[in-house]
Amino acid sequence: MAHDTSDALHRRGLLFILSSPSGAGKTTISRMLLTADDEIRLSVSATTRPRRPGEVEGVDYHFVSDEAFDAMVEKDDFYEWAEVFGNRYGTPKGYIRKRLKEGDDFLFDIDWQGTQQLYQKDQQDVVSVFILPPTLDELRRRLESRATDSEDVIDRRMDRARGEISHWAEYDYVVVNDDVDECFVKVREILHAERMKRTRQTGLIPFVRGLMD
Ligand SMILES: Nc1nc2c(ncn2[C@@H]2O[C@H](COP(=O)(O)OP(=O)(O)O)[C@@H](O)[C@H]2O)c(=O)[nH]1
Ligand SMILES: Nc1ncnc2c1ncn2[C@@H]1O[C@H](COP(=O)(O)OP(=O)(O)O)[C@@H](O)[C@H]1O
Repeated sequence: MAHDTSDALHRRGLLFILSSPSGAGKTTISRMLLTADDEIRLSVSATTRPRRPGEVEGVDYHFVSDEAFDAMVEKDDFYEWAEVFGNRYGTPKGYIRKRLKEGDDFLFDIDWQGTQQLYQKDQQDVVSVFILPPTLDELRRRLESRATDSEDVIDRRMDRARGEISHWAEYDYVVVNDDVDECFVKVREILHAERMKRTRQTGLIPFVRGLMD
């Protein structure tokens, strides 16, 4: 892990949230970030939504039945959960808390409801980024080009887009995803800068003490 290398000080891990209206590109940006940066790992959510072609169990989501989701809620297995488009999505507690202390960062592809819940639980470690589409016409075009949803579902996602966009001001950062490579660079810069925040660098006090001795 890079935070163990000699030139990096120990730091707290981040809960790095990417949200956007459906189709604006958060899955694309998430995958680019996970490929480019080996200090961050995806928090894999559980969902009752059916698997899309190309999605892999345990990698993109844990695909579970309604009954299994109910059981997880009952056992208090979720950090947070929410209903989106008639399906339920939740962040399993799993090993996240422990790994954060050790300095691992987690990427969350969750909606505004989940973001609010994570802020309530762990304000100092959360960094949130909202991704906007350049226009609503382009948003529809992207949903259609993804070719994973019926026209009906796309209409419903477009109906919800305005509601989701209305939460933009609850986020720390807002990035417009016009050119995907430019958007990715901006998101990566946010992550890099947030890692350097003084309060997150728990190794600073012994380091500075050592400098002064
Ligand atoms: N609160 C919450 N939202 C989630 C979670 N996992 C996914 N979501 C959100 O659920 C919404 C629908 O996700 P999905 O069905 O994969 O469609 P997408 O919008 O095309 O990514 C998106 O806004 C996701 O960010 C989770 O664990 N908790
Ligand atoms: N900047 C962009 N320009 C053009 N197409 C894009 C851009 N970003 C993402 N896409 C495409 O738009 C579609 C929706 O993106 P996706 O990442 O699945 O969105 P989300 O996860 O927000 O629902 C995908 O087919 C993706 O390849």
